[in-house]
Amino acid sequence: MSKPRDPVAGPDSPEPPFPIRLSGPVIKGFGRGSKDLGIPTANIPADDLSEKHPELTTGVYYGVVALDPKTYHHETSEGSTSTAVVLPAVLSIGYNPFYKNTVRSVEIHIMPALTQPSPTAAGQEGHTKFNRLPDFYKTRLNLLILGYIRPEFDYVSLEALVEDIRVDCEVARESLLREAYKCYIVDSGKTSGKVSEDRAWLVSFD
Ligand SMILES: Cc1cc2nc3c(=O)[nH]c(=O)nc-3n(C[C@H](O)[C@H](O)[C@H](O)COP(=O)(O)O)c2cc1C
Ligand SMILES: Nc1ncnc2c1ncn2[C@@H]1O[C@H](COP(=O)(O)OP(=O)(O)O)[C@@H](O)[C@H]1O
Ligand SMILES: [Mg+2]
Repeated sequence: MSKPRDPVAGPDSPEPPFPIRLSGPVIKGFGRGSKDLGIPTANIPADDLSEKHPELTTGVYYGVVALDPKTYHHETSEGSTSTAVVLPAVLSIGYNPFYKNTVRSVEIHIMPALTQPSPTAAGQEGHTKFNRLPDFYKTRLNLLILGYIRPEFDYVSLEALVEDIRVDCEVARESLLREAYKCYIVDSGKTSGKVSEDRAWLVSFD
């Protein structure tokens, strides 16, 4: 039995090099996320990252995303909105050692709003149902990476990989619920200059 993982990752507020801004159109991956794992991941090109942050190690990270509302219509109780909605995310940057990819990919799993119950919480009945939205291929996605969780691993089984990603979702959620991270999702009106700037960038799609 492996030892339990820490419930949160990273310091109490983002420290350099975070937040890291990444942006790109959602592209096709290998089609394994949903089909093999039951975990959809929006893939975006990795070129931008290699250019601007060559030092960033491969691994699993958490952050916040926004989708271009011109092509992605987010339904709320008030109907669809024209402003981008900011949602929590967990992502993997690397070569997916379990699948032995030869090219580096950036794959983002978008989680439900922090105000909603977590579908990946421990002790749920049956097997975990990860968050699923209507497809949004080709939509522009803006991402702020806020913290690092762990390196990428190879696994003895698909089930072991899925279970670790489930825990990643919970670690990301708990980490983002901290005040200095939550302010990137929920605009409390009290946010400082740099946070407001990053948040404004996140929801801007020209
Ligand atoms: C939070 C998260 C953590 C991941 N960790 C690993 C990992 O440790 N090892 C690995 O081989 N793949 C990891 N993956 C990648 C999955 O294997 C990948 O999402 C899957 O291969 C789907 O790829 P596709 O988008 O090309 O279909 C992770 C994915 C996510 C979203
Ligand atoms: N919660 C979600 N997070 C990320 N992508 C999602 C989510 N729900 C649905 N999707 C859609 O599923 C696609 C990813 O599915 P996936 O099986 O990983 O395919 P691919 O290998 O083409 O990336 C995304 O591009 C997006 O359109
Ligand atoms: Mg994917």
